[in-house]
Amino acid sequence: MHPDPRPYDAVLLVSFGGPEKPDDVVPFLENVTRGRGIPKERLEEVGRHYFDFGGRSPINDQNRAFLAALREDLASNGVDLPVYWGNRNWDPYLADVLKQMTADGIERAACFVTSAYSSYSGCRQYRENLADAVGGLDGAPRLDKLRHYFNHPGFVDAMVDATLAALADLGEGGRETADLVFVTHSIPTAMNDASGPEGGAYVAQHRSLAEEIVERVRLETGHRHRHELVFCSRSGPPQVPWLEPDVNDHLEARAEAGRPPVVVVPIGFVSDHMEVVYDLDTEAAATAERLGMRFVRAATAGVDPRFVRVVRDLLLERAAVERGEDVARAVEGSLPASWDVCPAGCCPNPRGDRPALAGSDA
Ligand SMILES: CC1=C(CCC(=O)O)c2cc3nc(cc4[nH]c(cc5[nH]c(cc1n2)c(C)c5CCC(=O)O)c(CCC(=O)O)c4C)C(CCC(=O)O)=C3C
Ligand SMILES: [Fe+2]
Repeated sequence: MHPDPRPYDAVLLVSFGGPEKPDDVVPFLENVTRGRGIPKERLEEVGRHYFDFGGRSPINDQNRAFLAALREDLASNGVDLPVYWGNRNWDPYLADVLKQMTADGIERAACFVTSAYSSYSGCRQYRENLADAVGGLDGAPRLDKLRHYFNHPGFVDAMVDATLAALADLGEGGRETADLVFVTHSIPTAMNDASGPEGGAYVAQHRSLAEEIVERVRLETGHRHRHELVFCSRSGPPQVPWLEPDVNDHLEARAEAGRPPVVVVPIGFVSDHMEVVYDLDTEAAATAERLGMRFVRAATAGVDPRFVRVVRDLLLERAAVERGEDVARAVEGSLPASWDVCPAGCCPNPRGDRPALAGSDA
């Protein structure tokens, strides 16, 4: 049977964007931080991370690879829809891709955001960006956002196998005593408290995925590993509380508790973003080395075919919902499948209300 994507006639990959050459770094950082009160010292530090990597973030290349894999997955499975890509902070900008989609006569697109969790930064801010991008465009397509996928089997399975592979890399005598250190992007504690329909969704969703990985690893290996959810990439003024502990502080504490080998699992990042290659592979790896701890970083989902397929599954699931059909929603772990349409007021903008698409308050 041919899968039915109606009423959708396009898919839009929505991402963050990153610089591609040294001259891009400062304007990119200005785009990201406009009006957000990030201290100048923090900006200079983050700018150095990008310059150390030749002024090029890995994120756009990761998205190009994901796009190619997604087009292949859809075409191979009889889903004949164009796939577009637009970013919040760098070329190709969402405003430009929406112009193109409008010119191409697209009427209704399903949006897949490269952030798996609920928070203002990872969800509503993208919905605001979509509203900005269609603003003033005559005949722009209707945009729906596909549900959060932190607990979709395609993402979970990819992260379970990445964790098992990293444990295997430690070999005999490391593997069994290793800690699993789950890492995600820190956000202000107030942003976490306000995330999702009832608050606290950002941390709750990460904990649910971390627990699921720990249990699936136990089923595979017979070991229930010690584990922790920790954070990286804190920014903002020092007096504003952000989620802790920082991954480096956590490693220090574990060194005092006996220096176990660590497998760092970047569940907060769907591919090798700058936070992964700098904050984890460079900085946290150096911390572990200084402390004399073995350190292996698990792979991100990237272009794992099971993760690429999540887009197709969610597209077809949502298409069926929009046609009024009953659907079974694939999900793993302790939390139910997320809502299709964000409830009014969820993940509020800390700087005040702005128009946002794809929610019940749209
Ligand atoms: C939750 C979350 C995600 C995950 C969800 C998602 O993917 O969206 C994410 C992703 C990313 N964040 C990124 C880069 C940056 N984030 C910054 C600043 C901030 N991030 C925040 C949160 C998040 N950020 C917050 C609350 C701030 C404070 C300022 C503000 O309220 O906006 C800054 C400013 C400098 C700094 O202080 O770090 C930069 C450069 C990149 C690109 C990486 C690359 O180039 O590969 C990506 C994928
Ligand atoms: Fe960020």
